[in-house]
Amino acid sequence: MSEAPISSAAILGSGSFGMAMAKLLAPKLDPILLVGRDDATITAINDTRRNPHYLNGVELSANVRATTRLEEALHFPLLIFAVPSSATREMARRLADAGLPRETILLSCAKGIEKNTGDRLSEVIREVLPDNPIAVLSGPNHAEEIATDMATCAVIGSDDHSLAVRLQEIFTFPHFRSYTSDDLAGIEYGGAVKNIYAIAAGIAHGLGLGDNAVAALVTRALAEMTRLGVALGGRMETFSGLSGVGDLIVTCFSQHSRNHRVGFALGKGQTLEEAVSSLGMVAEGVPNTLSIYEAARSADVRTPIIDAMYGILYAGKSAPLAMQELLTRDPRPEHS
Ligand SMILES: NC(=O)C1=CN([C@@H]2O[C@H](COP(=O)(O)OP(=O)(O)OC[C@H]3O[C@@H](n4cnc5c(N)ncnc54)[C@H](O)[C@@H]3O)[C@@H](O)[C@H]2O)C=CC1
Ligand SMILES: O=C(CO)COP(=O)(O)O
Repeated sequence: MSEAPISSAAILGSGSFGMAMAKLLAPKLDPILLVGRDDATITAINDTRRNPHYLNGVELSANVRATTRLEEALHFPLLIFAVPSSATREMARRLADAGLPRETILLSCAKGIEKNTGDRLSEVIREVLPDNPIAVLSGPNHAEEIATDMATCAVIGSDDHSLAVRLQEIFTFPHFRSYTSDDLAGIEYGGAVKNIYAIAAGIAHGLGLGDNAVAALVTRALAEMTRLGVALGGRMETFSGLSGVGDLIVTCFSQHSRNHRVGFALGKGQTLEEAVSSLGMVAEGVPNTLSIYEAARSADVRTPIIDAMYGILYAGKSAPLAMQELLTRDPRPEHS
């Protein structure tokens, strides 16, 4: 792999996280290309430096240019995937068809696993673009806070340590600290599974269950996430890191979490369709509940919280009943 300095980047996806990445990286990378799919939005970003639909209060600097033409991204050394998980394979295929150079670095930031295959997103990208260097970025990273220069940390995972270190150098700012890891499975499963627990916490808040109940739920969610994630190939310590408990905490308690907002609306009695359509943004926990429920069954792992969420989202179970059933399961030791 070429060790040339990474001085510019293209960001695929001009929604909340794409905007946040453009804002974060603009002081260090020049130029930055923001690739979206809606002509009117792209024109508005170039004319006003703002996205009328996502993080509208955030002004991008002059070195960020937006386009709908994915081919323009082929000339950049680093491509940052900031589209929903459901769009990752399509995006990788379009890049492959367009002749993406094999040395282009691909950084996956979406949090989910692929719906029909159960594959992690770095695996999806690797399958379509087998020769490109690949890394993932995850952690407690709400776009709204990153885009307004509020402090946080992230973990950058890659099988190639030198690539992780090169990306760490880029993702280092006074308000943004990054760590490296080689546990892609742990990072990606943590990022996907926490979305489901954020919906669960939102439901608990919406039902008015109280702070004790939500803390208990999130604690048991961490145990479940670790048990499942290890069975699927992640390392235990990763789930107590930024992409595990770090992201779990922020999405279960932050006002910014879209998954939490969907759960809160469900707890208040809205249907899933109402909750998702009033959100108007991606809530990965909705498709993730289906795909991770299936992955847990294939791996034969006990996942009572994910099962409860599957019941609410996909099997017509009422939220109060599912929460009651969680509490009244057979007694067991805390650690087993
Ligand atoms: N918003 C956040 O705070 C964070 C989001 N993420 C992850 O980043 C990913 C993207 O999330 P957001 O930007 O927040 O979502 P969003 O709903 O704000 O924006 C999604 C963007 O992707 C575009 N898009 C959707 N389907 C597409 C397709 N098939 N092809 C091309 N573009 C498509 C949409 O037009 C929109 O611009 C998700 O996996 C999310 O979990 C990760 C960290 C934080
Ligand atoms: O992953 C996130 C923050 O780290 C974003 O979570 P939501 O998709 O629930 O908003």
